[in-house]
Amino acid sequence: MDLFVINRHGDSKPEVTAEEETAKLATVLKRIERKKQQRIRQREREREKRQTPKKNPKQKTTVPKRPPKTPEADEFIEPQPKIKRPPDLKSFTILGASTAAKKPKADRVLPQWLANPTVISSDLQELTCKVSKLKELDKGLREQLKANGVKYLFPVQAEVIPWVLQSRQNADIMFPRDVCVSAPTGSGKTLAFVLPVVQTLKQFTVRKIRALVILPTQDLAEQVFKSFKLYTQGTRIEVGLVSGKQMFQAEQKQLVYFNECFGFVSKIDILVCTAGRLVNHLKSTNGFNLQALEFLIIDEADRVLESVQDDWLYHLEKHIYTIQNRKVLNVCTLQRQRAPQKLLFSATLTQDPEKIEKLSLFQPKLFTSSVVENSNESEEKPMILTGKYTTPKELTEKYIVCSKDVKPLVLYAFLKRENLTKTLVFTHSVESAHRLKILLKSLFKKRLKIEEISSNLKGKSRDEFISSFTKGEVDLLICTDFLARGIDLPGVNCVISYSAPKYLKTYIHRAGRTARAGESGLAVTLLHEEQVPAFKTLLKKEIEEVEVGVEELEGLSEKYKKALGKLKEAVNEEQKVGMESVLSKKKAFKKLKKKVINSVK
Ligand SMILES: Nc1ncnc2c1ncn2[C@@H]1O[C@H](COP(=O)(O)OP(=O)(O)OP(=O)(O)O)[C@@H](O)[C@H]1O
Repeated sequence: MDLFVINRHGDSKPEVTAEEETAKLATVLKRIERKKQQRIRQREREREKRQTPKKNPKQKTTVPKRPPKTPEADEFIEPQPKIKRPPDLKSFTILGASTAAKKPKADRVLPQWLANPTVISSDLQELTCKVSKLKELDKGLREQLKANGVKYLFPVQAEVIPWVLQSRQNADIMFPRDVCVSAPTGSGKTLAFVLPVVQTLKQFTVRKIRALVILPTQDLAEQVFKSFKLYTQGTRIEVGLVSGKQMFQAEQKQLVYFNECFGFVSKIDILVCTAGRLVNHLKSTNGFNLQALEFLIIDEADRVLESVQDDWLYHLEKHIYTIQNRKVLNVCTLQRQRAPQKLLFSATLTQDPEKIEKLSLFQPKLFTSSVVENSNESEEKPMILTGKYTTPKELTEKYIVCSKDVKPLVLYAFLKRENLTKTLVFTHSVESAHRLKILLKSLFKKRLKIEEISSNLKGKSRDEFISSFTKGEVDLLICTDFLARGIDLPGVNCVISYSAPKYLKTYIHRAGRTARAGESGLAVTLLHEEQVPAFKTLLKKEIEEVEVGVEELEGLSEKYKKALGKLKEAVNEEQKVGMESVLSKKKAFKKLKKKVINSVK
């Protein structure tokens, strides 16, 4: 019976006396007062800081040392009145008593599949897997690869393609395991899923959507769609794209048609889409059916999983697992219940089991190139731990420290000195990209062709700018982070982060637009003095600092002043034009309203 006794505070002796209660209350009040004083002092310090004039950045500043702890500072830390426990109750939790004892820190235990990955080499210089020797791939695909100039497979392809194909061999009896792949930017992840999917779907004769590929943006969806198109040439496999670039009705026509005999029939086998557009079709396209899905591929998986766009995962799951025929033990019913094999890809794949849990992966298999070896010498075999993300080996990383007011000038001086072309410059906002373009254009005059590209730009002009940048007709493309992920622009020489990246993932993806497919590339980040420590902590490694000296900037001050003047004029002009167009639209609307009212009368 003792086991079921709840020991309540107060049940057995030590009763809290009125004095103890008041003492406790006094401590709490003192603590609140102390916090208040701390906040006031902090605010005063910040105000003082703001009021003191800025020092020359070159001048060394001495950081004031923290004053040693005075008894005054400690005066509020009073010992709490402890409730005495009778010796026989020590092992019991007394409700209401202070639980001051610290809990021991729990070790992070990864699930088996995360702790035992297959390690992929990130070396793209010494390739060993010849396409002609990869017997798991069928002849048609091997020939297609050769025709596209691919002689050797990259490490991620050499590991993942045979594994996925093998996992499909007994797919009718055993569910194939799901796959997660984390490999650096530009290491060839796209072909690692395109080839096994195409080869597997070749065996099916009835047309149904059997592979669904989800991507975070329109441009990426189009890129992957083109890859599938290339490798399905000469087969009966049809690929579709729904990303919002086309009108909704046009997309619907591309997906299904109605047949008197069979009802709704799918027109495609593989569907490449963005999450938002997928949900629209799940809700509104008659006959859109994903119940024969064999593959669910999520590229840039961490980004797609972060996106809560229309709650895509909920709608997709609901659609896949809805059983129209409710007769249990019917073969059709059982078959419909089968989950598709999920393939997740990213250069920054989340290793947070909680996030991945959302996808209910089935016995997942992890392929990763970001590993750290446990250098504990006492252990016989070094343990391999999945580490943070890796950058391509061919990438050179540097940073420049400059003050805010001369940042565009420093960028100009650096670009001029290094004679850089085919360079991407990342800014944090559309306005910032626009202003930087105007400034650089008036600084460089006609020596460099500079364009800006942002999500504000509509599809066609965006494609045009991207294509002329790829051809080398545009030297400098100023952009926002919408271009940071996944886009494959061949031959980018340099990536400049004009605005410092806030997150490591942002940095990795921006920098990953260069040094792709084994080519070399340079990533430069412009930082203000106070951003340097945080940036170094973010990268967790030392990178080289490049100097742009004062003497380089001095001769440019007049030019810079003129460029700033031109920028002001241009911005004012744009604002005027914008206002005028808003006013004229308002006028037109008023006129229309009057007309409608009159016609009703
Ligand atoms: N085996 C190969 N041999 C030569 N080039 C290849 C090979 N595989 C892929 N490539 C090329 O490498 C480039 C990068 O490939 P891909 O876009 O698949 O990289 P990724 O790993 O998906 O990059 P990101 O993480 O940035 O999306 C592409 O231009 C592609 O054509």
